Amino acid sequence: MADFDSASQAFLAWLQRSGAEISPKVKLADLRHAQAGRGVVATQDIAEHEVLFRIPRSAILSVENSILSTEIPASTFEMLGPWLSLILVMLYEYLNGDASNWSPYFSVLPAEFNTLMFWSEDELAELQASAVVGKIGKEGANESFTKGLLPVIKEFAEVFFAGDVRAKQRAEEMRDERNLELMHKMGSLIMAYAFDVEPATPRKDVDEEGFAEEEEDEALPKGMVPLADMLNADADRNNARLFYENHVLDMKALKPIRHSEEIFNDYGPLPRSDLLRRYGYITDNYTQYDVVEIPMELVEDVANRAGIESAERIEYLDEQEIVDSGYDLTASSPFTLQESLSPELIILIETLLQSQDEFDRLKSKGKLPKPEKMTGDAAHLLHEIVKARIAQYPTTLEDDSRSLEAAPLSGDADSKARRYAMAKAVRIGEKQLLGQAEAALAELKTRFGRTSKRQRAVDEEGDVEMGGVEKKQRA
Ligand SMILES: C[S@@+](CC[C@H](N)C(=O)[O-])C[C@H]1O[C@@H](n2cnc3c(N)ncnc32)[C@H](O)[C@@H]1O
Repeated sequence: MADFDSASQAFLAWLQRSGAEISPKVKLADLRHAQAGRGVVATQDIAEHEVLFRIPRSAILSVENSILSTEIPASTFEMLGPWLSLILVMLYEYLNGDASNWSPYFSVLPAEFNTLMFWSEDELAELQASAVVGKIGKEGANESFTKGLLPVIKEFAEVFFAGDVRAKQRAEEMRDERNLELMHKMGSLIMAYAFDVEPATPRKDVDEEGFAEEEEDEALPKGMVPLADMLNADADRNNARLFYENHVLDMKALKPIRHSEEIFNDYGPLPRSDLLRRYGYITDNYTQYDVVEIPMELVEDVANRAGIESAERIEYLDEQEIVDSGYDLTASSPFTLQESLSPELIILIETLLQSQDEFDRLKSKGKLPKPEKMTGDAAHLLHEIVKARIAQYPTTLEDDSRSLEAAPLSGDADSKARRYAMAKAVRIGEKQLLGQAEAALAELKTRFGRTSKRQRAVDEEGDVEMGGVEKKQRA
């Protein structure tokens, strides 16, 4: 407790020495009792738009601010890209220990993570058939470290380990397991803590008519913004945001905040699976953004088993940019197929089911079936696909609910039991969504049972139409 508090105090003192201004209406709080590490809490009522704290740009841990960027050519950082460049700089500053300007900052950053990158095989197995397991990217990251970072560290060993007679040897040792682990930790810190830092003066491009346009798509440099990254998040409980000014970054209240309320940032509308992957925690408030992926491979398998020849159709759909590695089934409340099914998945299924004549006509015009209405055959095939997806999970929703009830999400923040419970909650969410889709499709099939098979889904009230299916905004 004493270490934790003294690290917080030393960090705040360093930040103030670095020119930060912190409102007396907020404090850095110990939220370990709620498994939330540190967080920022209001100590008085705060009005909308009030500045909670102001961080000078010079205090950001970034490539631009680290002396490493004056010693290593800019072209090297350009070659590495924003992600690996920041990992390199963070490694350099971290390994510099007390000599680094950011040493008190590193003391409040975690050294252990609950993000999926650090889960063991048995813990990951608890996620069962969740598509998130395939998105962790540990091998890819290892490859970028060994092929991207290590050669740079070796080339600039004398800079990276300046003043150390063993510089060359230390650069070689960066290949060791524990140093690769350190690179993963820096990467995980960036994933859960870093901000995309808007430049002081946005780069403007002038178009033909002389109007300046902001380059919105350009990747912004990443930076670790002290204190701003001590804000936790809980979906729509977001009440503060970082504003990028010329010399400072201002964290401002987005709404009135009452005494003792926590100040929350916005990590985006992430499904719990992705929240676990990127941030290593989940809360019930994120259930509204849950997603289950229907893999393309499964669609093809089920279609092939139903005797549908898919190769030519898929080739055409690929040209039309409809083919993806998977399609999201998103949460909706109340659940409707209209809101939850991906329009691209409906287009895919409808195209697979067309007669050769229909398909040839469509292809000659460069068109696609409309996703707003679903045919009975499509409802049937989709139902089979959803049932096959459910079968990919080795336990049922009922099994999982019972076992989560027996060992609920609580207790020690770093325990295996907690990871098991979080994984169970994620797979339960996915199974619930699949169950809702399965029931809705079964119902739709029954309605179609009363009409001819290829008839469009329009009943008297028109309520089987897939009208206005818009893909939900995802992070
Ligand atoms: C940007 S940091 C926030 C500061 C962090 N609590 C700390 O002590 O360093 C993000 C991390 O905070 C934790 N976190 C954020 N929001 C949380 C919440 N609502 N409940 C539990 N943990 C949370 C997660 O570990 C996440 O990876």
